Amino acid sequence: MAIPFPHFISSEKAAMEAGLLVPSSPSSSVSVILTQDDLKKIAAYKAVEYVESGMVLGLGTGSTAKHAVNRIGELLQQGKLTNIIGIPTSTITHEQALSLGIPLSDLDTHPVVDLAIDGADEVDPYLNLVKGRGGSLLREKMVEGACKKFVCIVDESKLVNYLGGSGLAMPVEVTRFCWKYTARTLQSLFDESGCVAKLRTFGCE
Ligand SMILES: O=C[C@H](O)[C@H](O)[C@H](O)COP(=O)(O)O
Repeated sequence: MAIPFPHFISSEKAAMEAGLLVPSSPSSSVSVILTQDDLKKIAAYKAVEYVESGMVLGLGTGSTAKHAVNRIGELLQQGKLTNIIGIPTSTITHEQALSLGIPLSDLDTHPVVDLAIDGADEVDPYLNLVKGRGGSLLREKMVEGACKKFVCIVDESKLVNYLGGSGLAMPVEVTRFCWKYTARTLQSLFDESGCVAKLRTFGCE
């Protein structure tokens, strides 16, 4: 089940927690322009508040999840979190987590994931998601499908009236075996709407 988080982006407190704003004296007025990446960072830091010591964590992939993984690493280094085990959803997140000293495992060893944190590409009004446009769809589905709780971090640019509403590519992960056949088959399902199946040749795995 997904629950939308209350809108907190205008909160000065959240910006301070993410290190984007320094406390000012009560008499001075605060004026700060936050970039989209700053907003992602604030949202990611908020998501990490759900993390508790001893948890097995699904570590997401993408420009938003990256901030959450950094924050988890930071809290571990500060000793504010202990005994965390991360299960990365891509090789790039694996590398990032390793560099931060986050102990890692996999679903074979830890089949139950307490909490997963990740971003999304689209969110409809019913909180259905498109994920995987960054190229790590299969691992995300496996890790996030195994979690007890999933915190999905999105900014307003991801909100759509219906899935596909962004008009951007709909990610479908296929096996290498006869991928051209699969591409043709997929495209034939949506020929009338003019969809074209294209092989993605870059991104996370
Ligand atoms: O495969 C990539 C993942 O599904 C990402 O979580 C998704 O693409 C969102 O990425 P970003 O936070 O960079 O917008």
